[in-house]
Amino acid sequence: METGSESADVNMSGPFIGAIDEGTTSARFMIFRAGTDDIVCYHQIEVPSIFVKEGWCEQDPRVITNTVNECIEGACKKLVALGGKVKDILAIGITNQRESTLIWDKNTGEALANAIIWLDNRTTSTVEDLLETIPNNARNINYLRPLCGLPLSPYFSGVKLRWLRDNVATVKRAMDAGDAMFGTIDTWLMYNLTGGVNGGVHKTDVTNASRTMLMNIETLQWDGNLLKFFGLPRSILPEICSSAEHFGVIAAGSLKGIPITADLGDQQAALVGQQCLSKGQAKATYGTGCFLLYNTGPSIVHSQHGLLTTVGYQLGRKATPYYALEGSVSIAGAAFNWLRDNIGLIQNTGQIETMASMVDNSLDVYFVPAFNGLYAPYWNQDARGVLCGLSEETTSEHIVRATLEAVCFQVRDILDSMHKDCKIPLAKLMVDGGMTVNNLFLQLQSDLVGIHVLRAKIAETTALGAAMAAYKTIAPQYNMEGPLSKSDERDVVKPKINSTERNLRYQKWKMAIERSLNWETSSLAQGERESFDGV
Ligand SMILES: Nc1ncnc2c1ncn2[C@@H]1O[C@H](COP(=O)(O)OP(=O)(O)O)[C@@H](O)[C@H]1O
Ligand SMILES: O=P(O)(O)OC[C@H](O)CO
Repeated sequence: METGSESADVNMSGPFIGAIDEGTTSARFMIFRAGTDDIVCYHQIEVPSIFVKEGWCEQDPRVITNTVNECIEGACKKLVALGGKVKDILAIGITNQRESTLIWDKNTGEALANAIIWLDNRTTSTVEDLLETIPNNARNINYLRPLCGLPLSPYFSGVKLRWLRDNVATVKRAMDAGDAMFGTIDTWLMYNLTGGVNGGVHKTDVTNASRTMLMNIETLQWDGNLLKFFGLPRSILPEICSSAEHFGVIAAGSLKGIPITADLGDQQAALVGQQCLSKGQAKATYGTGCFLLYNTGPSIVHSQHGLLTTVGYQLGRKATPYYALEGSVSIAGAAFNWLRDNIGLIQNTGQIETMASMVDNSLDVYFVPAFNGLYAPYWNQDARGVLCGLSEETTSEHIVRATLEAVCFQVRDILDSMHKDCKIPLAKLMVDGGMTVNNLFLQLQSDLVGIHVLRAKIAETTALGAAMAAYKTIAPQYNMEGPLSKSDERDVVKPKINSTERNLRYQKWKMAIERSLNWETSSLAQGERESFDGV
C-alpha cells in the first residue's frame, strides 16, 4: 500500500529537510520546510512482517532498504510535481523502530539472517540461560541495570544478537572470523544509503545504542563487561555517534550527495518532535506499541518501579546528553490488528471509534493483550493475553471498547511508576501516533488516568523530530524550542469521570493483570496435562 499527500501551499521554494521514518508497520520519507512542522509532501509504504512461528517476528532486510528507497523516490517525484527542487533538500535525518536487530557480512554487504523485530519473543529461553549465569544464583532481571539502564528481556538487541550467534551457524562463523557487522535498523539503512559494501559507514547514535544492553549508560560507549556477559565480540559493533552530526553522504538515487545529519530511535525522535526538551516534560506515542518518555534532563534516573533508563537525545558531539525514563507497552494499536486479522471482529481501523462509541462503557470487560509477555512495569515474559468479565450481554462493541481501555490502563500503570520514581505527578501528557486520530480513545485516556491529554498538531512528530535534529546540525543557530508553525494550538482533552470511578476501574484492571501474569509457567505441567488428556 502506498500513501502520500501534498501540501496545498503554493510557495514551493526551499530550504527543505527530509526525514526517513522506518517504523514497525510502515516506512515513509517526509519532506518538511526547514525549521517548521510544515510537511511539503511524503511517500509511505507498508513493510510486511514475517511470522515464522508463534512468537517470532521478522522482516526482510532487503525489503526494508528497497521500501525506504521507493519512499525517497516517491516523495522526491511529488516534490518536483509540486514545483519544488530536490536540490533544496539540505540534509536528511533517520528515525527508526528500535531494538530490531540485523547482522550482515562486511565482504558482501548481504544480511546473514532476517531482521529480528523488537517484539519477537523467540529469545525467552536465551534470557533464561543468561539469568543462570548471574553470580550467586541471583537470577535477577535487573542485574545489568546499573550499567545499561535496562532489565534483561527478549525486547533488547543484545539478547537477540546472542540468539543469532547461538542458533545461526553463518552468523557465528562470520562473528568469529571478524566478518560480521551488527546494526539496528538505522545502522543498516545508513550503511546502505552511504554506499554499502563500497564505503558505506558503520554508525549508530546514542539513543539507538542505549536500547542494545551493550552500551554503558554513563560513558555512552560500548561496555566490555556487557559484551562479556552476552558473549559478543566488539568487532561487530558500529561507532556510537551523537544524534545530530554529520554521519555520511547519500551515495545514489535522487538524494545523491545530500548529507545525513541526524539519527534517533523513533520514540526519542517523537520526544524531540513534541518539543519535550526540558526536564519534566513527557510524551506518549501510540502506534504498534505505546511508548511513554519522560525527560529527566542531564541526570540519569534509575527506576525503582520497572521503567527503563534510556538516552533521550544528544544534539551534537559536544552537546550534553539528555536522558529519559521510558515506559514501554509492546501491544497498543497492534491489538486492533489482531482483532482484525486473527479474530475478524473489525474489518478496518476506521471502524474502531464508531463501534466503541455505540456502547456507553465496556460492560465490565477487561482485555490484557499480553501476546508476547508484558513490558513495563511488569517485565513478565510469561504473561499471556486474557479477556475477562464476559457475560451473555457482551457484544463486539464492548470488546473493541475494552481494547481501547487496555491501552489507557497500561499507560496508567506507567504513569504511576513515573510518579513513584520522580515524585512529581504529570499535569499533562503530550500524545501522538496512529491511535491518536481516535477522539474517543483520547477521552478514555484522559478519564482513566485523570490527566489533561494534548494531541500533537501533526501526527508525524517522529519524522519531525528527526528533521529538527538534522536541521540543527547544519544550522546551529536554529532554536528547537521556538514555534514550529503559525499557530501552536493543540486539542486538549480533559477528564470527565471522577476519581472514585477511575480507581474502581483501575482495581479491576489490576485483577485482570493478575490473571495474565506468568500464564506460560502456570499452565499445567507436562505430567498433569497427560493425566488430564487420559480422563
Ligand atoms: N482510529 C484508530 N483507533 C485506534 N487505533 C488505530 C486507529 N487507526 C490506527 N490505529 C492503530 O495505530 C497503529 C498504527 O500507528 P502508527 O503510528 O502508524 O504505527 P507504527 O509507527 O508503529 O508503524 C496500528 O496498530 C493501528 O491498529
Ligand atoms: O515502530 P513503532 O512506532 O511501533 O516503534 C517501535 C519502537 O521503537 C520499539 O521500541
